[in-house]
Amino acid sequence: MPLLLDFILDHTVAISGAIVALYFILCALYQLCFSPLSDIPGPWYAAISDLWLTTHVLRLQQCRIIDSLFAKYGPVVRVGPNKVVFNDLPTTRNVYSILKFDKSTYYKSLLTNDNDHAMTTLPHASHVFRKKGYAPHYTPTSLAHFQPEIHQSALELVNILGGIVNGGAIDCLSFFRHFMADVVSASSFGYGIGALSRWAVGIEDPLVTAIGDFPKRGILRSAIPAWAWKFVCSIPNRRWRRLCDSDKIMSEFVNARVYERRLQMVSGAPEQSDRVALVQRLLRYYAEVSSDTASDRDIVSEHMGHLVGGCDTTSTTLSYLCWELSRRADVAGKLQAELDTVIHDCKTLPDIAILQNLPYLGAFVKEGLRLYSAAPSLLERVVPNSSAKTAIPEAFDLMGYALPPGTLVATQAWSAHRNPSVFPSPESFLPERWLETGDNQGQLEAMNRHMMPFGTGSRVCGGQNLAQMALRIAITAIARNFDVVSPPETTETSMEMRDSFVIFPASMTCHLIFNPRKIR
Ligand code: HEM
Repeated sequence: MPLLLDFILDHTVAISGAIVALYFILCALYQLCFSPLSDIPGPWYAAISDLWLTTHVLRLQQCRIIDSLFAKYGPVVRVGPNKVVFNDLPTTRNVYSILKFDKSTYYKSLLTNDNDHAMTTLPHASHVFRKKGYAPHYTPTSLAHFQPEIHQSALELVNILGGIVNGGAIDCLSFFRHFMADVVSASSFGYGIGALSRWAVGIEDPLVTAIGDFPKRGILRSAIPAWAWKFVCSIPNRRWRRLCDSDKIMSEFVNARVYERRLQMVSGAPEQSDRVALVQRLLRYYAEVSSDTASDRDIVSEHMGHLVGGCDTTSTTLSYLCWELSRRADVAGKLQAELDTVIHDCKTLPDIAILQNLPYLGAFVKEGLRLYSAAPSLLERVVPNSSAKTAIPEAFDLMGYALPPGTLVATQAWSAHRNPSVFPSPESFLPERWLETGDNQGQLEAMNRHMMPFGTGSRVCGGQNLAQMALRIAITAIARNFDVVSPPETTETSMEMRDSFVIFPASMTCHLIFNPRKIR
């Protein structure tokens, strides 16, 4: 006995190491051979640990790697000990639209003001309450009242681009983010914030910087332990502090707008009955359902969610669309020819009803949303516990595999939009694929069924009508008035997509030159 004790004491490190190694081997064996998910195809190293997928998340290449797994293993792949991804239309409908699984905790990295908003509310039931508050604002009829402000901002784009001397290149990502900050703020608070005008004279807009910084802050925040966050934020570097404070900068801005509108309401200032800004709608909604002023916090977070969800997504899409105009003279020519038939003077933009009926403009924007979906990543959901109410059995049958409650399941637009049997030459930008030819009805229906740039089902993008409107109006204003050219620094390599829930170019910039067209 003393001998055994001596041996243990002499080899403590080695024995501890062996125990830890044995533990990991047993865990790996369990995941590979005995877990309820062990029959699902996929790389063995993904099945035993989340580490492998995390490395691809960090390399900002998750969408591509998941897509390559579908090509290798088929439409259902196990990508983690507890995570299964699928690429199948009926299953997508089942999970997101029919059974409406709750979101996973991944979304908590997008909390604003340390509080939930519609996008981060995980359970389906509480989400319904939030959605009821904001959804009426984004109907086409309600948004039509904000068209004058969107036109004004689009014409400002034209003015600013027209005033750039010597054909200098601008960074479209930043330029369009400022445009979208004006658009979203007009619809949210009733007026634009002059972000584009400030951009034009080189003044940094702290709100727009904060909107751009917020997703990066979210990633950092989820990677750094809560106790260390305060310390990390106190690093004395101005730019760094701005990034850490992006949540605070946005919340102070929105708080002031909410306070301002509340004052107007209590002072009895007359309200317009048809042109209702989102802030007014939310104040009314929360006042009806709760007398608690704590609901102001929910209103502020909701607005912040829309600024974050709406600005970068739409500006990235606009940037990629302009890049396509710069390298595809054939596409630019067709679009300009169509726009020239409805725009006769560079200072007036047609009503959205006219733009919605232009086939080539529609095809161009749709192809952009397909190939350059701004949020094409896995939309994670959780298999719920069985319940008589949701009629979900003990295990969820995913294409023949029984998944226990708690399993994470997800699909991604990246793959749905690149299915070669639905979208021939999926990596090519071909607006023509969306044009009606008289005998392609079946093909168009199949393509439409596979499109999910705005997500799908009960958690589909709340602002998709606003995004569609802003995209059409901005592209019309630009393509009608400018020929877009790429400077040498903007290349296939610099524009290669990277993803971290949303996409962005590898160089994090999109420099383009806008040369005025020789028409009035
Ligand atoms: C091209 C532009 C846009 C794209 C590609 C896009 C994409 C998406 C996607 C994929 C989702 C679903 C996320 C999920 O299921 O987990 C989503 C949700 C959402 N988006 Fe967008 N979005 C865009 C523009 C906008 C705009 C302009 C706004 C508002 C100003 C907005 C507000 C929202 C909101 C509030 C949600 C959460 C919906 C809910 O759960 O109720 N988005 N978006």
